[in-house]
Amino acid sequence: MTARILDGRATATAIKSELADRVKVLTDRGRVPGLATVLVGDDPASHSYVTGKHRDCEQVGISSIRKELPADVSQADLEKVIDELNEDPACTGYIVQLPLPEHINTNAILERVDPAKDADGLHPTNLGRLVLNVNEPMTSPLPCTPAGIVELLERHGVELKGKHVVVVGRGVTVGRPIGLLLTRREINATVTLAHTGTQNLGELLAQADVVVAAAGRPHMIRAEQIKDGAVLLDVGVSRVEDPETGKKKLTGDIDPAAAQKASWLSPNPGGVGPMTRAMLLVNVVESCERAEGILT
Ligand SMILES: Nc1nc2c(c(=O)[nH]1)N[C@@H](CN(C=O)c1ccc(C(=O)N[C@@H](CCC(=O)O)C(=O)O)cc1)CN2
Repeated sequence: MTARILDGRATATAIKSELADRVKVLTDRGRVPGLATVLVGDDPASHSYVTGKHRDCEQVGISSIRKELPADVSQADLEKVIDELNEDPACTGYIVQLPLPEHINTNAILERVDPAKDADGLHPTNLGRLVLNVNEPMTSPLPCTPAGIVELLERHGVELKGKHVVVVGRGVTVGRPIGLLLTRREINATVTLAHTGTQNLGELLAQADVVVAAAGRPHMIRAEQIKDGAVLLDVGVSRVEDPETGKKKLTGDIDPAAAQKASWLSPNPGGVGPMTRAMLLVNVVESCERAEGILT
C-alpha cells in the first residue's frame, strides 16, 4: 500500500479562493478585514511564516499590518504594541508570532490580546470556549493548526468518527487543543495525547487509526510502529542538515518510509503548514462576518 496524499497546498488554494469571494462581500459593505502580525526578533523561519501570512492576505483581499520588534524588546514595549493593535480599527484581527524570546512572558502577551481580535484562537477566553464547547455554532476562532487538520481530513473524505487518534506533542498551538476539537460530538473521535515523556508510545501508536505527529523530532514515527492503513498527519518540523548537499532542509516527524504502510499521509512540507495559514484567514474573515451579522 502507498498512502494517498492529503494535499495541503491544493486545499489551502481552494479555501483562499472561497475566502476571496467572502472578503468581497465584506468590503462591498464597507467592512475591510485587516490582519496584523507581531514579529519579535530575527528567526528566519518566523520571518518566512509571517511573510507568507501577508502574501496570503494580499491574495484574498485582506489588508495587513506588519509590526516588527527587536529580539531584546522589553515586555512593557511589546505590551504597548498589543494595546495599540487592540485599539486600532484597521486591525480586525492579529497574531503574535510564536515562539517569543525567552525573556518575554508569552502567556501574559497572549492574554493581553483582545479576544475579539485573536486571529490565532490562542487567547484563554477562546481556548476556554473550546473547552466548554460553547463554540457550536462557531462563535469564536479555533486554533489554526487543529482547525486546519480537521478541514484537510474532511475535504479529502477521511472519516474520524469512532477512530482512535494518537496525538504526539503537547504544545499549545497543536497538541493540547486538537483533542478538544476531535472529541466534539460532531467529530466523535477518541483521542490519546502522548508526548516525549510517554513511556508506552510504541503500544499507543500500534493501536492508532490516525497519528498526529507534532513533537518536532525528526522522523521519530517509523513505519514499523504504525498500523497498516493508518492516517498520518506530519505536523512537527525541524531543520536538519542534508548529508548530500550539506544544506539545512525541512524534516517532519514522520519517516517517509511510513507512507508505504499508511492509507493517507499529509506531506511535510505541503500538508498541514499551508492549512494553518488558510485557517488563519478563515478566522479573520469569520470574525468580520460575525461583526457584520452575516455569520451567526
Ligand atoms: N502565532 C502563531 N505562531 C506559530 C504558529 C501559529 O499557528 N500561530 N504555528 C507555527 C508556525 N506557523 C505559523 O505561524 C506555520 C508553520 C509552517 C507553515 C507552512 O506553511 N509551512 C510550509 C513550509 C514552509 C517552508 O518551506 O519553510 C509547509 O508546511 O508546506 C505555515 C505556518 C509556530 N508558530
